[in-house]
Amino acid sequence: MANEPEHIEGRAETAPPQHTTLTPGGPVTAAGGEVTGPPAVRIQGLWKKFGEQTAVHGIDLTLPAGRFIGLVGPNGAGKTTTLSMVTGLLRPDAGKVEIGGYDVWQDPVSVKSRIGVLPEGLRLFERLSGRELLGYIGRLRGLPGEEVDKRAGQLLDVLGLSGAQHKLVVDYSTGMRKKIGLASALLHNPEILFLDEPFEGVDPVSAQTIRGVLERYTASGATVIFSSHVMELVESLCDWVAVLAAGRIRADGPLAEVRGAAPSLQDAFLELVGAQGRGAGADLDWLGGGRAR
Ligand SMILES: Nc1ncnc2c1ncn2[C@@H]1O[C@H](COP(=O)(O)OP(=O)(O)OP(=O)(O)O)[C@@H](O)[C@H]1O
Repeated sequence: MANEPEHIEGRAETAPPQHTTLTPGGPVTAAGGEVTGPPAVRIQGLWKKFGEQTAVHGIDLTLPAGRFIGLVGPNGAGKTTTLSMVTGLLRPDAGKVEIGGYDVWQDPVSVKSRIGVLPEGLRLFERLSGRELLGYIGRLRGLPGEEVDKRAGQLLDVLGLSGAQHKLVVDYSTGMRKKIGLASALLHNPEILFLDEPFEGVDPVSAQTIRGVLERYTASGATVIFSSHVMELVESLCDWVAVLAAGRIRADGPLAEVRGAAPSLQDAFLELVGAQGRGAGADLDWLGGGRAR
């Protein structure tokens, strides 16, 4: 078990990190294409309790820059709680998170200008149209109006939302909300994109579109960190994986390393979270609507 949490100190004066080599628009890429500089995310001793329940148990985790990273775990594993703390949406009980070398709680402006976030339960400005939402968010991010309009138009087009751009967000479907949320998170061209279950409620055609956008984004050296339960998806998209169960990291590293000798990530995952051999429904001897009652 990890050590007991030490309490977070009060917010210190903003100080530039000592070792950052990230540049606006993405991490530094060396001649060989290798991404240099600080990791995308460094988490040390992260804890979160809700009442008596510990949701996140002293996590230590380093996620490299320039990768497509999957954070996987069963329901209630602590993925959303972890992502919320990492992106500055939820204050941890203890621990430290750095993004690109900047402390999330001591230097939130530097961090937030470098990241894009698609949070769980996406709260959007419902009474704006999709187009207005992007216009508003782009200007909040400090982009010039013309640039915002150009990028908004392109994102709406690529994500298949052009036809619904003047519709109020409150009238968007679940999948359309994910897509407009993704467009909002990408608009300022962040270095690191955090996505909580980006493919949940998204149809296969839209999922393919989102994949294409994310693959293009990471090809430039940017980092995607997303949570998912869908192992096939993680296996086909990610080159780095972290497995979380009961608030603890069970494995992390390059996909091939985490998968090990298992035939698939799904098998490796079931073994890591201790779910193998659990008889699905073995105790439900009453269940079987097709049989005589
Ligand atoms: N605001 C809250 N108040 C109380 N308990 C919470 C709160 N948020 C999360 N929890 C608890 O913390 C644990 C981790 O939840 P979390 O939402 O982080 O898991 P998750 O891995 O994202 O799950 P899922 O895959 O089902 O979305 C769960 O047991 C959950 O009930």
